[in-house]
Amino acid sequence: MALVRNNSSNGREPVLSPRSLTSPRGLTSPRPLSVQPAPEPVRPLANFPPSIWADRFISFSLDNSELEAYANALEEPKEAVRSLITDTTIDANTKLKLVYSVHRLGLSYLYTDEIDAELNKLFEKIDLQYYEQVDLYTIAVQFQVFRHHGYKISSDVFKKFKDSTTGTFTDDVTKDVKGMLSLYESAHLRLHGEDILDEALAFTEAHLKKIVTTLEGDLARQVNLVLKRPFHTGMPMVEARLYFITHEEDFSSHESVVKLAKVHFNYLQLQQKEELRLVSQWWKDMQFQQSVPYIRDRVPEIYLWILGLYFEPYYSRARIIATKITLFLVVLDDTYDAYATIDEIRSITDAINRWEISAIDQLPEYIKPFYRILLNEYDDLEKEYSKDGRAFSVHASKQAFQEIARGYLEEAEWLHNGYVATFPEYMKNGLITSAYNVISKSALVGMGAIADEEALAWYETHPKILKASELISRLQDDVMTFQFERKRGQSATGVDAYIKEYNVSEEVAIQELMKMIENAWKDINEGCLKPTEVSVALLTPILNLARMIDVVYKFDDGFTFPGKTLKDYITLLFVSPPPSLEN
Ligand SMILES: CC(C)=CCC/C(C)=C/CC/C(C)=C/COP(=O)(O)OP(=O)(O)O
Ligand SMILES: [Mg+2]
Ligand SMILES: [Mg+2]
Ligand SMILES: [Mg+2]
Repeated sequence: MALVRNNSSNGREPVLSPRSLTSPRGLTSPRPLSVQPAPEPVRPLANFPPSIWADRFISFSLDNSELEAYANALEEPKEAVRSLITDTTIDANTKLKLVYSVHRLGLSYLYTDEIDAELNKLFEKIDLQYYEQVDLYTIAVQFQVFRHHGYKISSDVFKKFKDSTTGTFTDDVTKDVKGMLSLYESAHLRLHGEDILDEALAFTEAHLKKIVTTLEGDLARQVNLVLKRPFHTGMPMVEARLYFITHEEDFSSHESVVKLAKVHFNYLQLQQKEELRLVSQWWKDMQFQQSVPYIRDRVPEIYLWILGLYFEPYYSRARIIATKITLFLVVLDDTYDAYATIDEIRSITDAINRWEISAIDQLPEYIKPFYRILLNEYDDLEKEYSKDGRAFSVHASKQAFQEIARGYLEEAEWLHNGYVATFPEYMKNGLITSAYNVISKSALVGMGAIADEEALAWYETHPKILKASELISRLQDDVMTFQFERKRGQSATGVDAYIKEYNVSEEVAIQELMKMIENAWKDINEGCLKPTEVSVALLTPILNLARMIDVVYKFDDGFTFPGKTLKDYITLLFVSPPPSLEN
């Protein structure tokens, strides 16, 4: 770790240090020899690992006729699947399994109304007696279908699998691997007070772990995958690809579903590779690598993050906008945490609050290009969206960006003063620095008509589901990044604030924060139940933001060190060929 710091304080004091160690490359302007260069301050450098992708995605070249051919090829199977979903001759169980597979394959957005109409009918007719007669797998799949689509089916459907004398799940359950697997998936949809699902989660997880090495074939693959990450906390695009590969038996009898899924994957991959090319080219053209070489260079990773929010083809523009703004956040966060001095941080925050190009003069040289690009991008967005009366969404994103800069400054001031915040104080600021308010508002900009002023007003009420997603982001990040950050002298993390507030060990603090995360997931699950406060299209990105935190931070700091999960996901989605249409 190249932490260059002053013993007497927290590394923000301007003291002399060798220029070669600390100055941003290529940014010193030539000076006359007679003038002494200003002493270079101590900087809390992090030596982040470089990008693992370099320019790899820039060379992609989209063949529009190929994209069009896939779009045309989608039509026939799409209509065939619609007919299946609405077919009145299909029995309820088969229908629900079909809807389950369609959802897991990432196709339900094509049939929102039809699926809702079908589920409405089936949910009205739900007969708890029926669940007394059927097996665990069938019940768990039906439970998931209803909950995935916001129907509050009771978790009592699982009661019969518990032994009334011991109060635990029966031995029979442990013999039914498929049933256990589905119960494990179901348990992640739990709400507050659903003790049976809390128990089911612990029980199935322990048993699945015990037997996984004894399994073979698809079942072994399914259990291995679910133990790593259940569908509900995964990235929808990736989960769809994995489901297609490992759960063929669920949907292979419906030829149209297989065909639709294949064409859909091919179509989406082309579109997404083009989007990734576009943002990669933009990043290169803006020369961030030259002006701010100390930051984490993570364009494909951030694009993946945003793709995690929504993958529907019609959100293409929205993804590009949200990716650029999130990349700005990476620049800002790393500048504040791993480069700037406290005086520079104050001046950058002030300039971002002023938001006018004349403020550029007060900034250190290295951040001037960023500031100019930031203002230009937002200006362009404002012009673009003023035309159809949507500039309000650009303004909201900008305000949230200013707010996070102030939040980052607050952390830096704490650090500068050697102050560890109280836990409530930390969390108040931490929900802001979770970045999920800025990202979710920026995600609205390109979403079109559904993200109207009413939707934004709902966001402005800081609804429970958004708070929960922010909390998950803030605390899961803290749990996985605090050690690396501490080594660089940063102490503004939830872990440190919790330890100080409650005088507990690090281990206990982490356990408690993980409990808070678990509870926040229950808030999210409740917020997705009907009647929802806003449309599902507006809620889903918030749910998906929480999911992306699990993807990136479940096992380690997958963003700073993106060589594991994120590399695998990027490879799967943008490098490996999608399923072939031939067989
Ligand atoms: C906080 C969080 C998980 C945000 C997710 C949203 C996001 C992609 C924000 C951009 C900045 C970023 C990658 C922060 C995470 O790193 P970090 O650990 O350096 O963030 P920190 O300085 O806020 O702890
Ligand atoms: Mg940081
Ligand atoms: Mg930070
Ligand atoms: Mg962190």
